[in-house]
Amino acid sequence: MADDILNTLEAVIRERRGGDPATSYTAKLFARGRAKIAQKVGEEAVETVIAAVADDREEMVKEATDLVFHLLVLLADAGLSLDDVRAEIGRREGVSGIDEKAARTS
Ligand SMILES: N=c1c2ncn([C@@H]3O[C@H](COP(=O)(O)OP(=O)(O)OP(=O)(O)O)[C@@H](O)[C@H]3O)c2ncn1[C@@H]1O[C@H](COP(=O)(O)O)[C@@H](O)[C@H]1O
Repeated sequence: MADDILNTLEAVIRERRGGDPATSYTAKLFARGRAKIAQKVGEEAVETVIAAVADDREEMVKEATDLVFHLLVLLADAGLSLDDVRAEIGRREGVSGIDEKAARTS
């Protein structure tokens, strides 16, 4: 279910590209460019962290949602998609983060 919602949101975000910034927040973000979108991702990440440290679970959900939305816009701006992230998650499946770090050469 949640995955369906993410797919739908990703499709809406793609549709907004080149849209009217006066009527669409997503179109406005695309119009402002990669650096601004990336800045918003950073801001929403910090707001999520602040909510986590304050142990405000309700606020955490809201900020995490803002973060996911802006991250999807950033991925779309770069021509990337949730499928790219899914593929990377799949590549990492079953590989312990501890083992992966130990196997790094540098
Ligand atoms: N999921 C979201 C979503 N999450 C967060 N936001 C917006 O993200 C913004 C984040 O809040 P901020 O206070 O940081 O934003 P701001 O102050 O306006 O931004 P700046 O001035 O800093 O640039 C708010 O305007 C939220 O409404 C979202 N805007 C849109 N969506 C989805 O995208 C769809 C398309 O939206 P539009 O492109 O606006 O039609 C919507 O139907 C929703 O499904």
